[in-house]
Amino acid sequence: MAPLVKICGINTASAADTAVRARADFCGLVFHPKSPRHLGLEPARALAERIRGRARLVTLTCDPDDEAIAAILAAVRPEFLQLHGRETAERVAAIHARFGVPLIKAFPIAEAADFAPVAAYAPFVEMFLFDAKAPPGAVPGGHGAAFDWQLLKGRSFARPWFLAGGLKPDNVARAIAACDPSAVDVSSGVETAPGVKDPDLIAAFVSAARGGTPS
Ligand SMILES: O=C(O)c1ccccc1N[C@@H]1O[C@H](COP(=O)(O)O)[C@@H](O)[C@H]1O
Repeated sequence: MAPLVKICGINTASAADTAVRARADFCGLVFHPKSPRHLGLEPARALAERIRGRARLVTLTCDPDDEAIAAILAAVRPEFLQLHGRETAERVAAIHARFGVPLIKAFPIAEAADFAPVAAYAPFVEMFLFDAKAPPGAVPGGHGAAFDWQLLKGRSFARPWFLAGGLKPDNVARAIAACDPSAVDVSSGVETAPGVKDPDLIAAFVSAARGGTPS
Protein backbone atom coordinates (compact mmCIF):
# COMPACT_ATOMS: atom_id res chain seq x y z
CA MET A 1 0.00 0.00 0.00
CA ALA A 2 1.26 3.51 -0.79
CA PRO A 3 2.45 5.36 2.31
CA LEU A 4 0.78 8.47 3.66
CA VAL A 5 2.47 11.73 2.67
CA LYS A 6 3.41 14.72 4.82
CA ILE A 7 4.61 18.05 3.47
CA CYS A 8 6.41 19.84 6.28
CA GLY A 9 7.41 23.46 6.71
CA ILE A 10 4.32 24.93 5.06
CA ASN A 11 4.72 28.67 5.54
CA THR A 12 2.59 30.39 2.90
CA ALA A 13 -1.02 30.18 1.78
CA SER A 14 0.11 29.11 -1.66
CA ALA A 15 2.20 26.22 -0.28
CA ALA A 16 -0.78 25.18 1.87
CA ASP A 17 -3.14 25.25 -1.12
CA THR A 18 -0.68 23.33 -3.29
CA ALA A 19 -0.18 20.60 -0.66
CA VAL A 20 -3.93 20.24 -0.16
CA ARG A 21 -4.62 20.19 -3.91
CA ALA A 22 -1.93 17.52 -4.33
CA ARG A 23 -3.85 15.58 -1.67
CA ALA A 24 -1.07 15.41 0.91
CA ASP A 25 -2.30 13.56 3.99
CA PHE A 26 -0.47 15.77 6.51
CA CYS A 27 0.67 19.40 6.48
CA GLY A 28 3.40 20.38 8.93
CA LEU A 29 3.87 23.80 10.52
CA VAL A 30 7.28 24.45 12.10
CA PHE A 31 7.76 26.21 15.42
CA HIS A 32 11.52 26.47 15.79
CA PRO A 33 12.94 30.00 15.68
CA LYS A 34 16.25 28.89 14.12
CA SER A 35 14.48 27.21 11.19
CA PRO A 36 13.92 29.10 7.91
CA ARG A 37 10.39 27.64 8.09
CA HIS A 38 9.54 28.96 11.56
CA LEU A 39 6.07 30.43 12.00
CA GLY A 40 4.78 32.77 14.67
CA LEU A 41 1.51 31.85 16.36
CA GLU A 42 -0.67 34.26 14.36
CA PRO A 43 0.54 33.26 10.86
CA ALA A 44 0.29 29.63 11.97
CA ARG A 45 -3.29 30.12 13.12
CA ALA A 46 -4.25 31.58 9.73
CA LEU A 47 -2.55 28.79 7.79
CA ALA A 48 -4.15 26.17 10.04
CA GLU A 49 -7.62 27.52 9.30
CA ARG A 50 -6.84 27.31 5.58
CA ILE A 51 -5.72 23.67 5.87
CA ARG A 52 -8.12 22.32 8.51
CA GLY A 53 -10.36 19.54 7.25
CA ARG A 54 -8.40 19.20 4.00
CA ALA A 55 -5.25 17.57 5.44
CA ARG A 56 -4.21 16.56 8.93
CA LEU A 57 -2.41 19.37 10.72
CA VAL A 58 0.92 18.65 12.40
CA THR A 59 2.77 21.19 14.51
CA LEU A 60 6.52 20.54 14.83
CA THR A 61 8.62 21.75 17.71
CA CYS A 62 11.89 20.82 19.42
CA ASP A 63 12.27 20.37 23.19
CA PRO A 64 9.27 22.59 23.99
CA ASP A 65 8.31 23.55 27.53
CA ASP A 66 4.70 23.20 28.63
CA GLU A 67 3.98 26.89 28.07
CA ALA A 68 5.10 26.69 24.45
CA ILE A 69 3.05 23.56 23.84
CA ALA A 70 -0.05 25.14 25.36
CA ALA A 71 0.33 28.21 23.14
CA ILE A 72 0.82 26.13 19.96
CA LEU A 73 -2.13 23.87 20.72
CA ALA A 74 -4.40 26.81 21.51
CA ALA A 75 -3.46 28.72 18.36
CA VAL A 76 -3.45 25.86 15.84
CA ARG A 77 -5.55 23.02 17.31
CA PRO A 78 -3.44 20.45 15.43
CA GLU A 79 -4.27 16.78 14.99
CA PHE A 80 -0.65 15.87 15.89
CA LEU A 81 2.29 17.40 17.72
CA GLN A 82 5.68 16.36 16.28
CA LEU A 83 8.53 16.35 18.80
CA HIS A 84 11.77 16.70 16.86
CA GLY A 85 14.25 17.46 19.64
CA ARG A 86 16.00 15.42 22.30
CA GLU A 87 12.88 14.74 24.37
CA THR A 88 13.33 11.76 26.71
CA ALA A 89 10.66 9.06 27.02
CA GLU A 90 9.83 10.49 30.46
CA ARG A 91 9.29 13.96 28.98
CA VAL A 92 7.16 12.55 26.18
CA ALA A 93 5.10 10.60 28.74
CA ALA A 94 4.53 13.84 30.66
CA ILE A 95 3.46 15.72 27.50
CA HIS A 96 1.10 12.87 26.62
CA ALA A 97 -0.42 12.87 30.12
CA ARG A 98 -0.84 16.64 30.33
CA PHE A 99 -1.99 17.54 26.82
CA GLY A 100 -3.45 14.37 25.32
CA VAL A 101 -2.67 15.49 21.76
CA PRO A 102 -1.51 12.61 19.52
CA LEU A 103 2.29 12.70 19.31
CA ILE A 104 4.82 11.96 16.56
CA LYS A 105 8.30 11.42 18.02
CA ALA A 106 11.31 11.92 15.74
CA PHE A 107 14.52 9.90 16.18
CA PRO A 108 17.86 10.82 14.56
CA ILE A 109 19.34 7.77 12.83
CA ALA A 110 22.87 7.09 11.63
CA GLU A 111 23.43 3.46 12.67
CA ALA A 112 21.48 0.43 13.88
CA ALA A 113 22.09 1.28 17.56
CA ASP A 114 20.04 4.47 17.12
CA PHE A 115 16.84 2.39 17.08
CA ALA A 116 17.47 1.11 20.64
CA PRO A 117 15.55 3.89 22.47
CA VAL A 118 12.49 3.77 20.20
CA ALA A 119 10.45 1.05 21.96
CA ALA A 120 10.35 2.96 25.27
CA TYR A 121 8.32 5.75 23.63
CA ALA A 122 5.61 3.51 22.17
CA PRO A 123 3.06 3.83 25.01
CA PHE A 124 2.95 7.61 24.62
CA VAL A 125 3.08 8.27 20.89
CA GLU A 126 0.91 7.66 17.85
CA MET A 127 3.72 7.47 15.29
CA PHE A 128 7.50 7.34 15.14
CA LEU A 129 9.56 9.34 12.63
CA PHE A 130 13.07 8.40 11.53
CA ASP A 131 15.28 11.21 10.22
CA ALA A 132 18.98 11.63 9.49
CA LYS A 133 21.18 12.98 12.28
CA ALA A 134 21.70 16.73 12.02
CA PRO A 135 25.23 18.17 12.12
CA PRO A 136 26.35 19.09 15.68
CA GLY A 137 24.90 22.43 16.79
CA ALA A 138 22.57 22.69 13.78
CA VAL A 139 18.76 22.83 13.72
CA PRO A 140 17.60 19.22 14.39
CA GLY A 141 15.97 18.69 10.97
CA GLY A 142 15.13 20.07 7.57
CA HIS A 143 18.65 19.69 6.13
CA GLY A 144 17.88 17.46 3.16
CA ALA A 145 20.25 14.79 4.47
CA ALA A 146 19.31 11.11 4.16
CA PHE A 147 20.44 8.13 6.23
CA ASP A 148 20.94 4.57 5.00
CA TRP A 149 17.40 3.29 4.35
CA GLN A 150 18.70 -0.30 4.53
CA LEU A 151 18.99 0.20 8.31
CA LEU A 152 15.17 -0.03 8.37
CA LYS A 153 14.88 -3.14 6.25
CA GLY A 154 13.21 -6.02 8.10
CA ARG A 155 12.58 -4.02 11.27
CA SER A 156 9.17 -3.84 12.86
CA PHE A 157 7.93 -1.25 15.29
CA ALA A 158 5.05 -0.98 17.73
CA ARG A 159 3.73 2.12 15.96
CA PRO A 160 3.38 3.23 12.33
CA TRP A 161 6.37 5.28 11.25
CA PHE A 162 7.45 8.07 8.96
CA LEU A 163 10.58 7.94 6.84
CA ALA A 164 12.14 11.42 6.65
CA GLY A 165 15.42 13.03 5.71
CA GLY A 166 16.62 13.95 2.26
CA LEU A 167 13.51 12.73 0.44
CA LYS A 168 12.79 14.34 -2.96
CA PRO A 169 10.51 13.67 -5.92
CA ASP A 170 13.24 11.70 -7.65
CA ASN A 171 14.22 9.41 -4.76
CA VAL A 172 11.02 8.90 -2.76
CA ALA A 173 9.85 5.87 -4.78
CA ARG A 174 13.24 4.21 -4.26
CA ALA A 175 13.11 5.00 -0.54
CA ILE A 176 9.65 3.47 -0.24
CA ALA A 177 10.75 0.35 -2.10
CA ALA A 178 13.79 0.05 0.16
CA CYS A 179 12.07 0.11 3.54
CA ASP A 180 8.25 0.15 3.18
CA PRO A 181 7.40 3.05 5.54
CA SER A 182 3.88 3.80 6.79
CA ALA A 183 4.36 7.44 5.76
CA VAL A 184 6.95 9.73 4.18
CA ASP A 185 7.81 13.28 5.23
CA VAL A 186 9.55 15.97 3.20
CA SER A 187 10.57 19.55 3.82
CA SER A 188 13.63 20.84 1.96
CA GLY A 189 13.21 18.36 -0.92
CA VAL A 190 10.23 20.35 -2.21
CA GLU A 191 11.95 23.75 -1.95
CA THR A 192 13.98 25.94 -4.31
CA ALA A 193 15.78 27.64 -1.38
CA PRO A 194 15.61 27.10 2.41
CA GLY A 195 12.01 27.82 3.41
CA VAL A 196 10.77 28.46 -0.15
CA LYS A 197 8.30 25.74 -1.16
CA ASP A 198 7.83 25.00 -4.87
CA PRO A 199 4.34 23.99 -6.11
CA ASP A 200 5.65 21.74 -8.89
CA LEU A 201 8.01 19.92 -6.52
CA ILE A 202 5.20 19.40 -3.98
CA ALA A 203 2.91 17.95 -6.64
CA ALA A 204 5.72 15.78 -8.05
CA PHE A 205 6.63 14.48 -4.60
CA VAL A 206 3.08 13.43 -3.71
CA SER A 207 2.62 11.81 -7.10
CA ALA A 208 5.93 9.91 -6.90
CA ALA A 209 5.17 8.72 -3.36
CA ARG A 210 1.86 7.33 -4.59
CA GLY A 211 3.46 5.41 -7.43
CA GLY A 212 3.26 8.09 -10.12
CA THR A 213 6.16 9.23 -12.23
CA PRO A 214 8.85 11.33 -10.56
CA SER A 215 9.40 14.61 -12.39
O1 LIG B 1 11.83 21.68 8.56
C1 LIG B 1 12.45 22.25 9.48
O2 LIG B 1 12.85 23.42 9.37
C2 LIG B 1 12.75 21.52 10.75
C3 LIG B 1 13.23 22.24 11.82
C4 LIG B 1 13.52 21.60 13.02
C5 LIG B 1 13.32 20.24 13.15
C6 LIG B 1 12.83 19.51 12.07
C7 LIG B 1 12.53 20.13 10.87
N1 LIG B 1 12.03 19.44 9.78
C8 LIG B 1 11.87 18.03 9.72
O3 LIG B 1 13.09 17.43 9.34
C9 LIG B 1 12.83 16.25 8.62
C10 LIG B 1 13.68 16.16 7.38
O4 LIG B 1 13.57 17.28 6.58
P1 LIG B 1 14.15 17.31 5.07
O5 LIG B 1 13.06 16.75 4.19
O6 LIG B 1 15.38 16.47 5.02
O7 LIG B 1 14.42 18.73 4.77
C11 LIG B 1 11.35 16.21 8.35
O8 LIG B 1 10.75 15.33 9.30
C12 LIG B 1 10.87 17.60 8.68
O9 LIG B 1 9.57 17.49 9.23
